[in-house]
Amino acid sequence: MSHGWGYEPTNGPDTWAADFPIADGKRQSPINIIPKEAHYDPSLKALKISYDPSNTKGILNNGHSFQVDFVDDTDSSTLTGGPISGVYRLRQFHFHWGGSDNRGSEHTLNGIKFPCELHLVHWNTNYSSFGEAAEKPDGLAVVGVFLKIGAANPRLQKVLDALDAIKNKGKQTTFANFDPRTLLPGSPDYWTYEGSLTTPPLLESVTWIVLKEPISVSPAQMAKFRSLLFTGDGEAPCYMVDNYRPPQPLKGRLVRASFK
Ligand SMILES: NCCOCCOCCNC(=O)c1ccc(S(N)(=O)=O)cc1
Ligand SMILES: [Zn+2]
Repeated sequence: MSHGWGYEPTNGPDTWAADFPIADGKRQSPINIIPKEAHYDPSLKALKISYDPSNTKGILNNGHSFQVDFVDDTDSSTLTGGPISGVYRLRQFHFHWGGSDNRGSEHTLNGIKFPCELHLVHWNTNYSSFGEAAEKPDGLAVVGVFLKIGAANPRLQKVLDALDAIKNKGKQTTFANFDPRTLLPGSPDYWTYEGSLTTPPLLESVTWIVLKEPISVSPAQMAKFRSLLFTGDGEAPCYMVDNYRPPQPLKGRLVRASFK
């Protein structure tokens, strides 16, 4: 029986190309962002983010990360502006993190890894569903936010308090009335480039929007992330840590900056 993809030596990022050859494609994510090599683009618009907390559907341990899912059958939680055209609906947000504070993010800045990275996943309403959009070159837009060690983040705590109920793969629980906007930093500055999903099926359908300013997370809060399990109930437990793909070749892509 072929074991599914994961982040262990036997099924981790270096093995994914066997089942997902696009892993060696021309617009893979994440990447290392070198601010000095980014191109300031004055035509880039400000991001317009409008989320309705009542769209919050639940929180799930999917065996690779945990995600907070949103009702996406109307335009009530959307991303517009920035580098994208049209209206993209919020589908879910999730995180990637390390086994210790010196690693965990997927994008890196001048080769620096952050302990954690938040991804807010949106799909283009020019298409009929997330699944259809995920197959299109302009189908998805993911906002990436770095988390750096500092003071405890009270807005993040509400999400972390739900993790005890979803310790194992496949567990989900109710989670309501959460506004992901509260997780965003004050600065509107971002880098943007054309990339992919950072996990299988690694589809090359993502316009990445990586915010320049990190948000804070405390060491105790990082320990909460690391208390989750990759494994299901009744399996030999394996802590959910280091669920990040390392940076991929830029292959000539331009990284644009919304700021000087
Ligand atoms: N035919 C249906 C196609 O849809 C498949 C899309 O993948 C489904 C599950 N994966 C995701 O939704 C998914 C979403 C975001 C990211 S990431 N880490 O790039 O933000 C990675 C993966
Ligand atoms: Zn992600």
